[in-house]
Amino acid sequence: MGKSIIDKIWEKHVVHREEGKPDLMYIDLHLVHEVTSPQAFSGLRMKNRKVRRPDKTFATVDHNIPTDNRKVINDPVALNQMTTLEKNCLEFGIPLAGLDSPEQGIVHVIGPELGLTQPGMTIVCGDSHTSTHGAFGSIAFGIGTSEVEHVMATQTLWQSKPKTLKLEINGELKKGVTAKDVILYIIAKNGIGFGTGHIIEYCGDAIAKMSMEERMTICNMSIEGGARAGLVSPDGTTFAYLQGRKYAPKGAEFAQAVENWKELVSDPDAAYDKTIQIDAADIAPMVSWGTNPSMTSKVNEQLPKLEECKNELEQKSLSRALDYMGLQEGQKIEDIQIQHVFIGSCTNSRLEDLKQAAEIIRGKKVHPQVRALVVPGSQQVKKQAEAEGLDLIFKQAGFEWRESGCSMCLSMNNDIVPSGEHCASTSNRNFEGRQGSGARTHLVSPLMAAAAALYGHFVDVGALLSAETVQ
Ligand SMILES: CC(C)[C@H](C(=O)O)[C@@H](O)C(=O)O
Ligand code: SF4
Repeated sequence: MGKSIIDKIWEKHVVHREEGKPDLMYIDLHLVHEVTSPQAFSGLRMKNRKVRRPDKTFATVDHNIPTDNRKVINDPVALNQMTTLEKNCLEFGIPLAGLDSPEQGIVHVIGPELGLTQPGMTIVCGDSHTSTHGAFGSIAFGIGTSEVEHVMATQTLWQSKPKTLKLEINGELKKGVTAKDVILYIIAKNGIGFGTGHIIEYCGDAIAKMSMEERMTICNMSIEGGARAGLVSPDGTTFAYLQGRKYAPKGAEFAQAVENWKELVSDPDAAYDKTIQIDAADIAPMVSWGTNPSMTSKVNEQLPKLEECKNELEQKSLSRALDYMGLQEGQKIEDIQIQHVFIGSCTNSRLEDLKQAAEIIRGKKVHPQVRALVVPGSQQVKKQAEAEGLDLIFKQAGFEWRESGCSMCLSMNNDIVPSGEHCASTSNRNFEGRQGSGARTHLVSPLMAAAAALYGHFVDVGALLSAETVQ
């Protein structure tokens, strides 16, 4: 029986294995941010321990920094966490992309961008969306604060090997359908628990055709389907993306690395614990209307009705979600009115995402009832976007153009959606209160968010783009 890429990477990283215990795994890259690291550093200090491999550790600030005026930080908690991270990195010798660094950004945007994230690695971070890095053919997952301390002290982690899930997507995506719609569709169809206990390998010709940015969007939300991690086998697209990046191997070393990375593919007869097949042609532009990412429908559909629920539990959860969201059963998705638009987060804040949104926005104006924000994922994304004039397109349309950070993805900073208001958001979580107490989040692609900003409600972006091509 052959091996999957997941088995291959896992086996290579087992340092110690004992019957009935989790494996002790070697960790190649440890990413750190301000929210989940303070206790870990305190733990080290108390036990008088060092960080074992500061050269395999990299830190940045992203969650609670302001994205409007970075010079003034009013929130004492944010200020404290940032200065604490700075002090800790200095004391323990860890490289830090701090607030004034041109490399600062959301941890899951800068890892790939700097070439820190590479195929075949084990990557961890005290953050659930570490799964993003799996797009490069690495096993990447979020860990808790006590595990952060363990990795800092030993560069290893105790982990039971998850099961494997092959998720194959073949066929052509329709116009207006993006990677975000693909992952929202997968979660809507299979539920928020379909990946529980598994690492997903995304494959098939629809994935092979995708850019690294698109693959990152898909892997990012693996966790929203319950999975431990998600990955894509590295290929020519991966190698081309990595070439020339700051921390990627250079020259002959790069060529040698590519030779090694090419071996990171699943054997044709590899066994998986579970398999799911998706036809790309079935996917449409998606909009979440509820309070978990599986409560999502195609833009041209209507919200479900209570009488259609399979059982009482489902009915209760639908009723509660509709109530929180202030929506009616059976209502048309296109009729949902939007007051806020957020283009950003580790799911969709890379240059390609901003370009897509800008194409829709160009020469148009944000609807008067809408407040719209673009928050680039990193300082590098911001700089590249500005070099291409994207900032002007957004600003002229009436968008706010911000500094990089997690921003409105979660209510840990100044960017909050007021209670009862609706936000079309390119982020990954729509739980109650995620964007602010009482805030109503709709998860969408950058294309859909851009269209919602212009119209004040959701529209079929596929039809919109087709109409624009015809003109
Ligand atoms: C703050 C952090 C621990 C959290 C996570 O782990 O995902 C955050 O990034 C999120 O998206 O909710
Ligand atoms: S952008 Fe959102 S999902 Fe991503 S790390 Fe930040 S808070 Fe978490």
